[in-house]
Amino acid sequence: MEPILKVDNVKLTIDGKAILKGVNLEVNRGEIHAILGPNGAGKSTLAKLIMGIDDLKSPTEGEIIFDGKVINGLEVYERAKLGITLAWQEPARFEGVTVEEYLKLSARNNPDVDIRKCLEEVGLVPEVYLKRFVDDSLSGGERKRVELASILAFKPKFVVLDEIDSGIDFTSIEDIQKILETMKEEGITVLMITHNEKLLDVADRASLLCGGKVLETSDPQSIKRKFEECKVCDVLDFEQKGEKDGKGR
Ligand SMILES: Nc1ncnc2c1ncn2[C@@H]1O[C@H](COP(=O)(O)OP(=O)(O)OP(=O)(O)O)[C@@H](O)[C@H]1O
Repeated sequence: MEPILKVDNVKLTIDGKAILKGVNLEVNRGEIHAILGPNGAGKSTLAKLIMGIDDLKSPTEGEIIFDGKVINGLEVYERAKLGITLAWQEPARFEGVTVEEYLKLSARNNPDVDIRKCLEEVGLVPEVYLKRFVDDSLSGGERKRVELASILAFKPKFVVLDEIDSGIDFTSIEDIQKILETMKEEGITVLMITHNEKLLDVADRASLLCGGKVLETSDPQSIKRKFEECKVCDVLDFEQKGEKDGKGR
C-alpha cells in the first residue's frame, strides 16, 4: 500500500547548522505512528516541515510527499486543504470565540459531524463547555481537549500531534489513548511525537529519530528499547552503528 506520507531524504540546514541530515520516513494510511528521540533530535523541526509552519516550507534537500503529491513549498492553508492538520504542545487560544463556534468552524465541511459528541469523546460535558471561550479561562488540559475535539470535528486525513500528552495528568492519559483510537476509527492517520509509554501502546509503528536521522522504524516496543540505548550512548556512536547495520538511511 502506498504510504500517505513519505519523507524522502530530507535535509535541513539553518544558519549553517545541519538539523535534519537525511530523514527517511514512511507513514502508512490509517496508522498511528509514533516518533521517539532525544531532546534536540529534530522531531519538532520535522513536524514543522510537514506542516509548513514557522517559515519551514521546504527542506534544504529532499522531498515531502503527501498522498502522492510533493508538498515542498506549499503554504499551511494549501496543506490543510490536502487534509493535513496539527495540534501542539501548547494549544491555541482564540479570544472571544466560544467552544461551540470553534467546533462548528472545524466541522464546516462535515455536516454529519455532531460537535456535542466530539466534546464527549474528549471527556468534556457539552452543557458545561459549549459556551465557554477558547482562551485562558480554560485550563491548559481543557484547551488541549478542545483542540483534540476540533480535530475530531474537522476529520483531516492526517494529523501531527506534537507531545500532546504534555500537561495532561497521568490519570487522563487513558482518555488520550481513547481519543487516538477514535481518530484511527474515523480514518485519520496520526503521526505523534511522544515519549509516553501508554500512548506508545496504541501506536501501530514507531520511528526513532536521533541526530537528525531516522535510525529505525519498527514496532513501538522495539523502538522504545532502541530509544533507551540512544539515551545512554553517544548519539554519534549510535548513528554510526545504525549505518553499519544498514539502517537509518
Ligand atoms: N530556527 C532554528 N535555528 C537554529 N537552530 C534551530 C532552529 N530550530 C531548531 N533548531 C535546533 O535544531 C535542533 C532540533 O530541534 P527540535 O526542536 O526539532 O528538536 P526536538 O527533537 O523536537 O527536541 P525536544 O525533544 O527537546 O523538543 C536543536 O538543536 C535546536 O536548537
